[in-house]
Amino acid sequence: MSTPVVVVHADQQSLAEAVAAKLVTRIAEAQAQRGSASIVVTGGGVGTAVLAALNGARNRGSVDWRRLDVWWGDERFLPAGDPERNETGARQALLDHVDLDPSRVHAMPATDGPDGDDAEAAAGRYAAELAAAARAEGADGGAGLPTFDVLMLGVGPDAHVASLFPKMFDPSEERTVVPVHDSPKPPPTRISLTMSAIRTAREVWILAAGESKAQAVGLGLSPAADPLEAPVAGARGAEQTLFLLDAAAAGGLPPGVAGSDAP
Ligand SMILES: O=C(O)[C@H](O)[C@@H](O)[C@H](O)[C@H](O)COP(=O)(O)O
Repeated sequence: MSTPVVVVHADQQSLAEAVAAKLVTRIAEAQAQRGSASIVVTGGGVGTAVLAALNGARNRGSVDWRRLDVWWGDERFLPAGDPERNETGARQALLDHVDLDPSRVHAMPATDGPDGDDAEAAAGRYAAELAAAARAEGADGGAGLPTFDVLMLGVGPDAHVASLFPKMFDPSEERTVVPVHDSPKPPPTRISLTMSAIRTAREVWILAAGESKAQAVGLGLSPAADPLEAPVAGARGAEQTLFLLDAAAAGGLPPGVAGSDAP
Protein backbone atom coordinates (compact mmCIF):
# COMPACT_ATOMS: atom_id res chain seq x y z
CA MET A 1 0.00 0.00 0.00
CA SER A 2 1.34 3.42 -0.93
CA THR A 3 1.78 6.47 1.30
CA PRO A 4 -0.25 9.42 0.02
CA VAL A 5 1.40 12.35 -1.71
CA VAL A 6 -0.42 15.69 -1.60
CA VAL A 7 -0.34 18.21 -4.46
CA VAL A 8 -2.14 21.53 -4.11
CA HIS A 9 -3.39 23.68 -6.98
CA ALA A 10 -4.70 27.24 -6.75
CA ASP A 11 -8.34 26.58 -7.61
CA GLN A 12 -10.73 23.97 -9.05
CA GLN A 13 -10.11 24.91 -12.67
CA SER A 14 -6.32 24.70 -12.43
CA LEU A 15 -6.72 21.45 -10.47
CA ALA A 16 -8.94 19.95 -13.21
CA GLU A 17 -6.56 21.02 -15.98
CA ALA A 18 -3.49 19.68 -14.18
CA VAL A 19 -5.17 16.34 -13.40
CA ALA A 20 -6.31 16.03 -17.02
CA ALA A 21 -2.79 16.65 -18.34
CA LYS A 22 -1.37 14.13 -15.85
CA LEU A 23 -3.98 11.58 -16.87
CA VAL A 24 -2.99 11.88 -20.52
CA THR A 25 0.62 11.17 -19.52
CA ARG A 26 -0.28 8.14 -17.40
CA ILE A 27 -2.56 6.69 -20.10
CA ALA A 28 0.10 7.17 -22.78
CA GLU A 29 2.73 5.54 -20.54
CA ALA A 30 0.52 2.54 -19.83
CA GLN A 31 -0.29 2.15 -23.52
CA ALA A 32 3.42 2.27 -24.37
CA GLN A 33 4.22 -0.31 -21.70
CA ARG A 34 1.45 -2.87 -22.14
CA GLY A 35 -0.48 -1.90 -25.24
CA SER A 36 -3.57 -0.57 -23.52
CA ALA A 37 -4.63 1.47 -20.52
CA SER A 38 -7.49 1.42 -18.07
CA ILE A 39 -8.97 4.22 -16.02
CA VAL A 40 -11.76 4.31 -13.45
CA VAL A 41 -13.77 7.51 -13.48
CA THR A 42 -15.87 9.09 -10.75
CA GLY A 43 -18.99 11.17 -10.58
CA GLY A 44 -19.27 14.48 -8.85
CA GLY A 45 -18.16 18.01 -9.57
CA VAL A 46 -14.38 17.66 -9.69
CA GLY A 47 -14.40 14.26 -11.37
CA THR A 48 -16.58 15.60 -14.17
CA ALA A 49 -14.52 18.83 -14.43
CA VAL A 50 -11.42 16.67 -14.96
CA LEU A 51 -13.08 14.82 -17.85
CA ALA A 52 -14.16 18.13 -19.42
CA ALA A 53 -10.60 19.43 -19.05
CA LEU A 54 -9.31 16.22 -20.62
CA ASN A 55 -11.52 16.88 -23.62
CA GLY A 56 -9.84 20.25 -24.00
CA ALA A 57 -6.32 19.15 -23.00
CA ARG A 58 -3.54 20.26 -25.34
CA ASN A 59 -1.74 16.90 -24.99
CA ARG A 60 -4.86 14.72 -25.50
CA GLY A 61 -3.51 13.62 -28.90
CA SER A 62 -0.96 11.47 -27.00
CA VAL A 63 -3.75 9.05 -26.06
CA ASP A 64 -4.81 6.20 -28.33
CA TRP A 65 -8.48 6.36 -27.36
CA ARG A 66 -9.28 3.03 -29.07
CA ARG A 67 -6.96 1.26 -26.63
CA LEU A 68 -8.44 2.72 -23.45
CA ASP A 69 -10.82 0.94 -21.08
CA VAL A 70 -13.11 3.17 -19.06
CA TRP A 71 -14.70 1.81 -15.88
CA TRP A 72 -16.77 3.51 -13.17
CA GLY A 73 -16.06 3.56 -9.44
CA ASP A 74 -19.72 4.01 -8.64
CA GLU A 75 -23.03 4.83 -10.23
CA ARG A 76 -26.35 6.28 -9.26
CA PHE A 77 -28.86 3.50 -10.01
CA LEU A 78 -31.23 5.33 -12.36
CA PRO A 79 -32.48 4.86 -15.94
CA ALA A 80 -29.96 5.15 -18.79
CA GLY A 81 -29.51 8.75 -19.89
CA ASP A 82 -30.78 10.19 -16.60
CA PRO A 83 -28.92 13.49 -16.09
CA GLU A 84 -28.06 12.40 -12.55
CA ARG A 85 -26.19 9.29 -13.70
CA ASN A 86 -22.41 9.55 -13.50
CA GLU A 87 -22.27 7.92 -16.93
CA THR A 88 -24.36 10.73 -18.46
CA GLY A 89 -22.03 13.40 -17.07
CA ALA A 90 -18.93 11.54 -18.25
CA ARG A 91 -20.33 11.08 -21.74
CA GLN A 92 -21.22 14.75 -22.04
CA ALA A 93 -17.90 15.95 -20.66
CA LEU A 94 -15.59 13.64 -22.61
CA LEU A 95 -16.66 10.22 -23.79
CA ASP A 96 -18.97 11.42 -26.58
CA HIS A 97 -16.16 13.58 -27.98
CA VAL A 98 -13.34 11.07 -28.40
CA ASP A 99 -12.90 7.98 -30.56
CA LEU A 100 -13.35 5.28 -27.90
CA ASP A 101 -14.06 1.63 -28.67
CA PRO A 102 -17.67 1.30 -27.38
CA SER A 103 -16.92 -2.23 -26.15
CA ARG A 104 -14.28 -0.74 -23.83
CA VAL A 105 -16.64 1.77 -22.20
CA HIS A 106 -17.90 -0.18 -19.20
CA ALA A 107 -20.81 1.79 -17.80
CA MET A 108 -22.48 0.38 -14.72
CA PRO A 109 -26.00 -1.01 -15.31
CA ALA A 110 -29.05 1.27 -15.33
CA THR A 111 -32.50 0.55 -13.88
CA ASP A 112 -33.90 -0.01 -17.38
CA GLY A 113 -31.19 -2.55 -18.15
CA PRO A 114 -31.47 -6.36 -18.14
CA ASP A 115 -31.81 -6.56 -14.36
CA GLY A 116 -34.43 -3.84 -14.05
CA ASP A 117 -34.33 -2.18 -10.65
CA ASP A 118 -32.67 -5.18 -8.96
CA ALA A 119 -29.50 -3.48 -7.68
CA GLU A 120 -28.06 -6.76 -6.34
CA ALA A 121 -28.27 -8.40 -9.75
CA ALA A 122 -26.92 -5.27 -11.47
CA ALA A 123 -23.92 -5.19 -9.12
CA GLY A 124 -23.32 -8.88 -9.83
CA ARG A 125 -23.49 -8.20 -13.56
CA TYR A 126 -20.82 -5.51 -13.30
CA ALA A 127 -18.63 -7.82 -11.19
CA ALA A 128 -18.95 -10.44 -13.95
CA GLU A 129 -17.91 -7.87 -16.57
CA LEU A 130 -14.84 -7.02 -14.50
CA ALA A 131 -14.01 -10.68 -14.03
CA ALA A 132 -14.32 -11.32 -17.78
CA ALA A 133 -11.91 -8.42 -18.45
CA ALA A 134 -9.50 -9.86 -15.90
CA ARG A 135 -9.59 -13.25 -17.62
CA ALA A 136 -9.13 -11.66 -21.06
CA GLU A 137 -6.09 -9.82 -19.72
CA GLY A 138 -4.68 -13.12 -18.54
CA ALA A 139 -3.37 -11.49 -15.40
CA ASP A 140 -6.13 -12.37 -12.99
CA GLY A 141 -4.60 -13.32 -9.68
CA GLY A 142 -8.02 -14.49 -8.56
CA ALA A 143 -9.32 -11.06 -7.57
CA GLY A 144 -11.71 -10.91 -10.51
CA LEU A 145 -10.43 -7.48 -11.49
CA PRO A 146 -8.49 -6.24 -14.51
CA THR A 147 -5.59 -3.81 -14.16
CA PHE A 148 -6.70 -0.30 -13.23
CA ASP A 149 -3.91 2.10 -14.12
CA VAL A 150 -5.56 5.12 -12.53
CA LEU A 151 -8.66 5.10 -10.34
CA MET A 152 -10.08 8.54 -9.55
CA LEU A 153 -12.32 9.29 -6.59
CA GLY A 154 -14.18 12.38 -5.50
CA VAL A 155 -14.71 12.90 -1.77
CA GLY A 156 -17.85 13.88 0.09
CA PRO A 157 -17.87 16.32 3.03
CA ASP A 158 -18.67 13.22 5.14
CA ALA A 159 -15.46 11.59 3.83
CA HIS A 160 -17.21 9.09 1.53
CA VAL A 161 -15.57 7.88 -1.66
CA ALA A 162 -17.36 6.18 -4.57
CA SER A 163 -20.63 5.11 -2.87
CA LEU A 164 -18.92 3.86 0.28
CA PHE A 165 -20.46 5.99 3.02
CA PRO A 166 -19.29 6.18 6.65
CA LYS A 167 -20.35 3.13 8.66
CA MET A 168 -22.43 1.87 5.75
CA PHE A 169 -20.05 -0.60 4.15
CA ASP A 170 -18.09 -3.69 5.07
CA PRO A 171 -14.35 -2.93 4.79
CA SER A 172 -13.60 -6.63 4.44
CA GLU A 173 -16.26 -7.26 1.77
CA GLU A 174 -14.82 -9.78 -0.66
CA ARG A 175 -17.07 -9.00 -3.61
CA THR A 176 -15.72 -6.44 -6.07
CA VAL A 177 -19.02 -4.61 -6.65
CA VAL A 178 -21.92 -4.06 -4.25
CA PRO A 179 -25.39 -2.53 -4.29
CA VAL A 180 -25.83 0.42 -1.92
CA HIS A 181 -29.21 1.23 -0.40
CA ASP A 182 -30.35 4.25 1.63
CA SER A 183 -27.43 6.41 0.52
CA PRO A 184 -27.30 9.67 2.49
CA LYS A 185 -26.41 11.42 -0.77
CA PRO A 186 -29.22 11.17 -3.33
CA PRO A 187 -30.25 9.10 -5.12
CA PRO A 188 -30.71 6.43 -2.44
CA THR A 189 -29.79 3.40 -4.55
CA ARG A 190 -26.33 3.10 -6.03
CA ILE A 191 -23.76 0.57 -7.22
CA SER A 192 -20.17 0.81 -6.04
CA LEU A 193 -16.79 -0.83 -6.25
CA THR A 194 -15.79 -2.13 -2.84
CA MET A 195 -12.81 -0.91 -0.83
CA SER A 196 -10.85 -4.06 -1.63
CA ALA A 197 -11.46 -3.50 -5.36
CA ILE A 198 -10.41 0.15 -5.14
CA ARG A 199 -7.18 -0.83 -3.43
CA THR A 200 -6.09 -3.06 -6.30
CA ALA A 201 -5.64 -0.03 -8.59
CA ARG A 202 -2.07 0.85 -9.42
CA GLU A 203 -2.75 4.50 -8.71
CA VAL A 204 -5.57 6.02 -6.70
CA TRP A 205 -6.11 9.73 -7.22
CA ILE A 206 -8.32 11.49 -4.66
CA LEU A 207 -9.74 14.70 -6.13
CA ALA A 208 -11.16 17.45 -3.92
CA ALA A 209 -11.93 21.13 -4.30
CA GLY A 210 -13.55 23.63 -1.97
CA GLU A 211 -13.59 24.40 1.71
CA SER A 212 -16.42 21.94 2.39
CA LYS A 213 -13.98 19.09 1.66
CA ALA A 214 -11.12 20.28 3.91
CA GLN A 215 -12.16 18.27 6.95
CA ALA A 216 -12.72 15.08 4.94
CA VAL A 217 -9.35 15.49 3.25
CA GLY A 218 -7.72 16.00 6.65
CA LEU A 219 -9.28 12.75 7.88
CA GLY A 220 -8.24 10.98 4.70
CA LEU A 221 -4.62 11.83 5.41
CA SER A 222 -4.70 11.21 9.14
CA PRO A 223 -2.97 7.96 10.15
CA ALA A 224 -5.33 7.74 13.12
CA ALA A 225 -8.52 7.84 11.04
CA ASP A 226 -10.77 4.78 10.97
CA PRO A 227 -11.62 3.97 7.33
CA LEU A 228 -15.04 2.72 8.40
CA GLU A 229 -15.86 6.23 9.65
CA ALA A 230 -13.85 8.06 6.98
CA PRO A 231 -13.76 5.84 3.89
CA VAL A 232 -11.33 8.19 2.13
CA ALA A 233 -8.72 7.14 4.71
CA GLY A 234 -8.86 3.60 3.32
CA ALA A 235 -8.60 4.50 -0.36
CA ARG A 236 -5.04 3.77 -1.35
CA GLY A 237 -3.39 2.66 -4.56
CA ALA A 238 -1.10 -0.36 -4.79
CA GLU A 239 1.75 1.75 -6.21
CA GLN A 240 0.75 5.37 -5.69
CA THR A 241 -1.86 7.44 -3.88
CA LEU A 242 -2.25 11.09 -4.78
CA PHE A 243 -4.41 13.68 -3.04
CA LEU A 244 -4.92 16.26 -5.78
CA LEU A 245 -6.48 19.31 -4.16
CA ASP A 246 -7.26 22.94 -4.57
CA ALA A 247 -6.07 25.36 -1.90
CA ALA A 248 -9.42 25.45 -0.11
CA ALA A 249 -9.65 21.65 0.17
CA ALA A 250 -6.09 21.62 1.53
CA GLY A 251 -7.09 23.91 4.41
CA GLY A 252 -7.17 21.18 7.06
CA LEU A 253 -4.13 18.97 6.45
CA PRO A 254 -3.13 17.06 9.59
CA PRO A 255 0.04 18.13 11.43
CA GLY A 256 3.13 16.76 9.72
CA VAL A 257 1.45 16.35 6.33
CA ALA A 258 2.70 18.86 3.81
CA GLY A 259 1.14 19.52 0.45
CA SER A 260 3.51 20.58 -2.27
CA ASP A 261 2.26 23.47 -4.35
CA ALA A 262 1.86 22.69 -8.00
CA PRO A 263 4.33 24.58 -10.22
O1 LIG B 1 -21.93 9.53 -7.54
C1 LIG B 1 -21.40 10.25 -6.74
O2 LIG B 1 -22.02 11.12 -6.13
C2 LIG B 1 -19.94 10.08 -6.50
O3 LIG B 1 -19.20 9.24 -7.23
C3 LIG B 1 -19.39 10.56 -5.21
O4 LIG B 1 -18.50 9.70 -4.55
C4 LIG B 1 -18.72 11.89 -5.52
O5 LIG B 1 -17.54 11.69 -6.24
C5 LIG B 1 -18.42 12.68 -4.27
O6 LIG B 1 -19.61 12.82 -3.53
C6 LIG B 1 -17.87 14.05 -4.58
O7 LIG B 1 -18.79 14.75 -5.35
P1 LIG B 1 -18.61 16.32 -5.60
O8 LIG B 1 -17.25 16.50 -6.24
O9 LIG B 1 -19.74 16.71 -6.50
O10 LIG B 1 -18.70 16.97 -4.26
